[in-house]
Amino acid sequence: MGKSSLKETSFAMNMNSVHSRETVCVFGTGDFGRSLGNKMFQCGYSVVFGSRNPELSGLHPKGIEVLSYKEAAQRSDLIIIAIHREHYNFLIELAEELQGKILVDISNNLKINQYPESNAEYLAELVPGAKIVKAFNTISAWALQSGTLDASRQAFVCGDDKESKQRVMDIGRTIGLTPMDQGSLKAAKEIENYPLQLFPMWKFPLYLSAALCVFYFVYCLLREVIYPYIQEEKDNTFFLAISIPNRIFPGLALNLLALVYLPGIIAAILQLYRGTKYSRFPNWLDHWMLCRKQLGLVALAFAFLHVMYTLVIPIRHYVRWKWSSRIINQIKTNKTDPFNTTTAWLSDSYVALGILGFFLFVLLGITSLPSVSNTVNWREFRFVQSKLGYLTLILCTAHTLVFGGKRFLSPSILRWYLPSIYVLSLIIPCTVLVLKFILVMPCFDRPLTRIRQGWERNSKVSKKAQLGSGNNEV
Ligand SMILES: Cc1cc2nc3c(=O)[nH]c(=O)nc-3n(C[C@H](O)[C@H](O)[C@H](O)COP(=O)(O)OP(=O)(O)OC[C@H]3O[C@@H](n4cnc5c(N)ncnc54)[C@H](O)[C@@H]3O)c2cc1C
Ligand SMILES: NC(=O)C1=CN([C@@H]2O[C@H](COP(=O)(O)OP(=O)(O)OC[C@H]3O[C@@H](n4cnc5c(N)ncnc54)[C@H](OP(=O)(O)O)[C@@H]3O)[C@@H](O)[C@H]2O)C=CC1
Ligand code: HEM
Ligand SMILES: [Fe+3]
Repeated sequence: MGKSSLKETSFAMNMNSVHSRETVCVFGTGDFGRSLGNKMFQCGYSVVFGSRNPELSGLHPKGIEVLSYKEAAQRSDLIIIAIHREHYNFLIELAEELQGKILVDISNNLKINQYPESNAEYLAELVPGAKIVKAFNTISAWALQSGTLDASRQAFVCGDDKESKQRVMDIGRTIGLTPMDQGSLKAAKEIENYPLQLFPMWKFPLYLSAALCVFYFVYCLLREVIYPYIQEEKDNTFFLAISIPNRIFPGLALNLLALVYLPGIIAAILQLYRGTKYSRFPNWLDHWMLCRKQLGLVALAFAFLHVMYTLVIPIRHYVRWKWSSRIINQIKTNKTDPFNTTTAWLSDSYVALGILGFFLFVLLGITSLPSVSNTVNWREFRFVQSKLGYLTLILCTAHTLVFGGKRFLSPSILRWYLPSIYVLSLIIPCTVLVLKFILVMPCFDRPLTRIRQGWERNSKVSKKAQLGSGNNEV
């Protein structure tokens, strides 16, 4: 056996021997108590269960004892309470045995904010002499048992006593979790609400996309199907299959991409206006900032759909029929359309811009994968996400502008005074790019950079510093 692996085994033996000396007590032989207790046992801890009916509970590996709650409490100074909050009352009678011990509250509730205080704070009231740590409630018993911890490896931990928190985090690490210290016991409420939320950061992006989809669909239906049906007695209902989706998806991709960068602009304008970076953003802006990643990923998904719908354009019956009837027409009228280099240039460049924009878009998506974003430092991440992100927005906006070309301005594209949908798709991206262009001007960029480095227009500190340095710029 090689030298290094010899070292590894002795380290593991060491670790296990350290843990095998440490006894952990688990109250409750239910789903979670058993899965967590067995997992700790496998990782070298000696585990003792407390139960209402020690003699009845089977299903434990050899070497694990099941005692009454009172006896089990005396066997360890760290007790994991794998019991529903509704059944905590009996712990009051054990206050003496639990005095000074670490009690780990792992409970969840059925509803968000079900009780006025968190279960952990409730436990601290019931057993005031114990040190309470909140942990492991975001882990599922099944995942612990089956070892499929991938989704929920993160274990949020909080508590008022540092040392107790550390010991609980060590247990978390040993059983393969990634403990994240969330601070004092005050954080317990948020930690308990966490497993009850459903994709909290995805709500806004998904609701917004759904609303935009409906708007785009109705708008295109009006312009592309109903208008020709009424005005020209044409039946374009087949547009519903590809043409209309290939107006909706690119339009959403472009709009959502622009909405990823708009909050950063609003943040910058707010910081300039307030002359400080230290005042909190309004909640709606904070929440918008925090779900930009999800917005960006939804935008990328729509861009993918657009690219796929675009790839099938040449094989569509309608397109092939259009092309062939145009050729037949030219033969009949004995007139061929002269090759137009400008048109060739325009059509190739808008497609090329789309490809380049899409390439960077995918790059943004790749860098947001945790396994990738963990390998780059903050500056590199910002460079890709912010700098390349803006370049993506510029390319995709240019792609759409060139695609639209001169048709923009001609009144002929209006149908019931409604312009083509791509004109609407350009409003937010162009606004964002114009505002960004203004903000990068030195007259704005310089003060903004100073503000972001901590300078404040009305702070006494910076005034004193200025007076000290004789600089009277206020
Ligand atoms: C496909 C795709 C994937 C994406 N993945 C991610 C991702 O994984 N992670 C991610 O964060 N974004 C992601 N995004 C969103 C976007 O790329 C980043 O948020 C990017 O950093 C935004 O850059 P910005 O210049 O608009 O703003 P930022 O550079 O973020 O902010 C501009 C300025 O605003 C201020 N500011 C920013 N946030 C705050 C705040 N919360 N409180 C106070 N001040 C603040 C700072 O002073 C900052 O300098 C993704 C976008 C796409 C399209
Ligand atoms: N199941 C899971 O995946 C997860 C559960 N949790 C939390 O872990 C805790 C335990 O959950 P779980 O194991 O699923 O629940 P179970 O109902 O399966 O087990 C709870 C255990 O509590 C003990 N208990 C003590 N007093 C009572 C009482 N008066 N009535 C009923 N049971 C009592 C019982 O053990 P005994 O009979 O030995 O006394 C019982 O087996 C809960 O707070 C839950 O929110 C957190 C994350 C995930
Ligand atoms: C491989 C990349 C891409 C290719 C080949 C491509 C190609 C095309 C083509 C051929 C059209 C015209 C479709 C038609 O005639 O109906 C088009 C339109 C459009 N594209 Fe792309 N595109 C790409 C990427 C993107 C991306 C990444 C975005 C935005 C984020 C985008 C946004 C748009 C928009 C808004 C339109 C106008 C749709 C309309 O309203 O008609 N494209 N693209
Ligand atoms: Fe249960």
